[in-house]
Amino acid sequence: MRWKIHTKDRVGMVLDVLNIFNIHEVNIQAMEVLPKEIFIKFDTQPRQDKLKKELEADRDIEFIEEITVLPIEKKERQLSETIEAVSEGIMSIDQQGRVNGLNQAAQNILNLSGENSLGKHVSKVLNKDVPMLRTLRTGKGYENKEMILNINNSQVHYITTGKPIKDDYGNTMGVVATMQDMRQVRQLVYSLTKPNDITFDQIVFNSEKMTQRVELAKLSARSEATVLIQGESGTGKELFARAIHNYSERNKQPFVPINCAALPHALLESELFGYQGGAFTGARKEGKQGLFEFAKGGTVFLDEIGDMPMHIQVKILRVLQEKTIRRIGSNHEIPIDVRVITATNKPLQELVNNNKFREDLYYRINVIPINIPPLRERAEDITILAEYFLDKYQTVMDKHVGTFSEKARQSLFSYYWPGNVRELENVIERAVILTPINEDIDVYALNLEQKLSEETDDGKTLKEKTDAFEKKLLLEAAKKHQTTRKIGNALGISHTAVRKKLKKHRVETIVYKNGN
Ligand SMILES: Nc1ncnc2c1ncn2[C@@H]1O[C@H](COP(=O)(O)OP(=O)(O)OP(=O)(O)O)[C@@H](O)[C@H]1O
Repeated sequence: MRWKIHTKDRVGMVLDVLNIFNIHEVNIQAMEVLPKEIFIKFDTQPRQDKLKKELEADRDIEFIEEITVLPIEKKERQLSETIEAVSEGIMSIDQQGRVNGLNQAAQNILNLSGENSLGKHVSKVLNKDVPMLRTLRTGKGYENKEMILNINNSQVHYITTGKPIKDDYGNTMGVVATMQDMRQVRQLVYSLTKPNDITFDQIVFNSEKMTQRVELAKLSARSEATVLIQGESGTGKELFARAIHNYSERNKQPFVPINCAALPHALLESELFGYQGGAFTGARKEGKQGLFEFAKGGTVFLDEIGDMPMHIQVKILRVLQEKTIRRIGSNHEIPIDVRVITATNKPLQELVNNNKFREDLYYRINVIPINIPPLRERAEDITILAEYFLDKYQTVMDKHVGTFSEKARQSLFSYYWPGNVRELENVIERAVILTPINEDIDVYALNLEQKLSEETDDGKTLKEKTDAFEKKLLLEAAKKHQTTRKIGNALGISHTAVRKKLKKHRVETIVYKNGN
């Protein structure tokens, strides 16, 4: 039973009310006092009317009202509902280290039930090394600590921040900690840093060669087989890998790319497989989850796999064969559920022949090979890609330019494109910047002839370099001379040889447009 007693505001009022309750031997459960209002929660009485009458007989008591909750109870309920509504886990302990609060999110993150935890010492519920206990001793809070604990036979991984609860004298009366599941944190970081909505619609092409590759990639997305995407730098390997992931049944789970060439070997290993606490000097005490574990249910994209050191190749083979990993420094096998897509711009078969890449791994990753041809071998894609990027950068820059001038189009065709689609994209982006509003893109804005003479692509074979040089000479001669015969004379070859070479480099239009 709860009453709100409206009184006059005088000294000793509360004592008088308590005396009357005392005379009637009523057990008071809770009491709150505000100016002119006393709120009392007490055990229900058989002779309540008598008690009420006696209180009302006091001339300083104005009237008594029955209520359903005390103001403090209302606040408490609002607070606990708020605590239950937030997505972060919240746990609190009292001065003795006993758990006195644990919301549903914390129970989920920690794999615990409130019933089995409340009232117990936190060292028994979690671990004796939890930072909450340090805060209880020192009165100092902590921020964003990564924790990996074994609770009820399963591993929990979360980030936690804790603060001491202090009384008016600065004594620590307890600690409250918030926690976030590590997987959610990573997914958040991941979704913020990399949009993962690449679909096959964003792969632009016109050529038969690319049509075949895209069809094969779509088929591969429907299976779980390992895909090996090979192609020169900038041909769109990562684009393909992302599109395959998004077309597959794993598309609601993470796509985790890792560039095997960009990380130092020691770091690559721990990034991929994680490590057990104390595995090496500098390792975090709690250990660390690797990307294979993090990608659970999703796809790991091993880019530049040709640069992967041999000792890690062995471990990747195990992942593919046994679908388990071992963290560095641990003997414990952790089952993993990921699909692996790999890519390289190195000739893997050659690396195998030279004992630089494991043969068994090569066959294991090469279940579905997708070879993306360089842009110069699919000239039919140049126009559609150039127009696609032209649209893209006009939108990005909010600037309207016209179309490509005829000469600009020709130079797009005749260029060698050592940097493939990435280079084409950069060239068009720069051209949109350089071209005045509403004017057509001219050959000067593309600046490709200049690029051709500056090109020092050392990764190219002799044949590729010779071809590029031949094409350059051919184009220079074609600019000066209008007929295949005159070009032939200038270059010291027959006019039929000129025709063949123009065809080979797909630049016939330059000469034939002039009426030859
Ligand atoms: N067919 C295509 N359609 C649209 N954009 C493309 C296409 N191919 C490549 N691109 C774009 O070109 C750029 C390079 O592509 P991507 O990074 O996928 O190439 P890569 O082969 O993985 O390169 P690297 O080997 O250097 O990592 C990206 O901006 C990508 O969006």
